[in-house]
Amino acid sequence: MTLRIAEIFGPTIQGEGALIGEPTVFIRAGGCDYRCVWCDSMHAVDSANRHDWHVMEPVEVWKEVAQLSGGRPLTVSISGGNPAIQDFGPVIALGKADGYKFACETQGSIAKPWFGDLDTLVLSPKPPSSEETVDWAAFDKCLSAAEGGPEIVMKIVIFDDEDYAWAKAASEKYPYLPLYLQPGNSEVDPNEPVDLTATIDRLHWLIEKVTADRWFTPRVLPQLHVLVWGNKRGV
Ligand SMILES: C[S@@+](CC[C@H](N)C(=O)[O-])C[C@H]1O[C@@H](n2cnc3c(N)ncnc32)[C@H](O)[C@@H]1O
Ligand SMILES: Nc1nc2[nH]cc(C(=O)O)c2c(=O)[nH]1
Ligand code: SF4
Ligand SMILES: [Mg+2]
Repeated sequence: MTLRIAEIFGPTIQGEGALIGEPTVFIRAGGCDYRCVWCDSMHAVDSANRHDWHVMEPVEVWKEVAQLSGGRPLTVSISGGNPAIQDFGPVIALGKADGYKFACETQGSIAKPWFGDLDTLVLSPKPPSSEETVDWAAFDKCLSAAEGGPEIVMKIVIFDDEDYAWAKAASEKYPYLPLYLQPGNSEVDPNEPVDLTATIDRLHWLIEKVTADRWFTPRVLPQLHVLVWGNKRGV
């Protein structure tokens, strides 16, 4: 079975969430069942870009990862788009045989059996500002598919007060999932420089909210890659 791949890049560092700072090669799948208004990866979402995606066999994907990493095992993060549209089981099997670890970033709208083969599953349900609506039954199916396998964490992007209240409710629904909050980036044009002061201000705002509330459950993190490289692609 071939895979639709928007890009494979790295090694870089994981810029977000539980594995922040970890040396990582990214596999970005093409295609998504969501259209978050603020998506920072539309080149991998909008099917208008599908002519730039690569149709690859799992072995070809694996060859590229192995080449980028010099054959030295590290963590591979499968993101997108929504990688759960496709079957990454064969790629994970090839990589695990070589001693690599796997993480996956998905919104939790589609469950796949290969979630059970991951080391880390990052579920990132979308708050109201995305203009998408979470199907919690589908999200629960993702949790079941991963049961007994990877560490499962939840990462929620926060743009405003409504998102913040929504994240709190989501955390109460899944108190056993480690929670990571990241401020939303409203400047996602890869050709425009990022306003670092504004980026830090949004982080500052979120930290103030959480601490003023005495809400000690989540970890609040910036997008480290945005601080270092702005919205540049392939880092
Ligand atoms: C591009 S998505 C791809 C994986 C999957 N579709 C998902 O949304 O989880 C990877 C991560 O980037 C986050 N993200 C996307 N656009 C963002 C933005 N403008 N600001 C902050 N985080 C963003 C998503 O919420 C998700 O956690
Ligand atoms: N360095 C880096 N870290 C990331 N964490 C999540 C990313 C993504 O777009 O899924 C991402 C990305 O594109 N680059
Ligand atoms: S679910 Fe992820 S990839 Fe899809 S549109 Fe939303 S942020 Fe972008
Ligand atoms: Mg990103």
